[in-house]
Amino acid sequence: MKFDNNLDDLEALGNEHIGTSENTPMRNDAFKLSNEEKIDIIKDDVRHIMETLGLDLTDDSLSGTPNRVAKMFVKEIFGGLDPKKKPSASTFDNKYKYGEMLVEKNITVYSTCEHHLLPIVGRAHIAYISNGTVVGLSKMNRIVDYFAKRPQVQERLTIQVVRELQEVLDTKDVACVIDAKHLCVNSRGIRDIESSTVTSEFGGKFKDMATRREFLDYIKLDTTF
Ligand SMILES: Nc1nc2c(ncn2[C@@H]2O[C@H](COP(=O)(O)OP(=O)(O)OP(=O)(O)O)[C@@H](O)[C@H]2O)c(=O)[nH]1
Ligand SMILES: [Zn+2]
Repeated sequence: MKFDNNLDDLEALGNEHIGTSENTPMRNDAFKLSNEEKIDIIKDDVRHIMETLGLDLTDDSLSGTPNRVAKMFVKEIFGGLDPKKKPSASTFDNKYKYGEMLVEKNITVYSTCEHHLLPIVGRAHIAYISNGTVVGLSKMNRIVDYFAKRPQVQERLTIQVVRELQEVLDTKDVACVIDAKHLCVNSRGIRDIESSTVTSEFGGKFKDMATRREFLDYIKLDTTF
């Protein structure tokens, strides 16, 4: 795909459409406004978009949409931008000395493509090898959900999940594979309903082919979602 080599394009997307950092690009003043203030402003923006499209917002089916969308953006689908929502991951000592790989597979992913603000729907699979600490199983699903609830590219989502678990578990031996459909590819644009995107991040021992193979054998990528 060709890009005009123009600064605006590069800043907006990063080279090759991949975010330029593993951190979500945030403004310095991102948390100056309260959630309620953000909802109030976004509500007017959504109303403006709808009116510009020619919709009559006095219709009782449409009149609540600006507020509904604003609440959904701030509290639900982009709620993971707020670091206060980061799940606290309960960890335990690995008293039972379980030394093999633990895999949490088929974690449902609902995210939003940051280029089109359309849904990304799929599955994440996570594995780690304990270094003396274990994490509550549900916390892995919660960590995926927290980072998914942001405007995302799938590559960054995959990396953010691995980095967070590496920190929580105090080990590099963490891996994540995500297989997801992007509605911006499936329902518009090229409109390829069948294609999905697989991304992976393999840390520490998962860089070893045998360890990686064991993980991939456990998850046997299931493409039915
Ligand atoms: N690398 C990456 N690209 C993504 C992701 N989600 C969406 N995209 C792509 O971002 C690109 C945006 O490209 P543009 O050419 O600026 O947008 P567009 O004109 O709407 O492109 P088309 O989708 O091809 O119609 C598209 O190729 C999307 O498929 C993602 O998670 N990772
Ligand atoms: Zn998109």
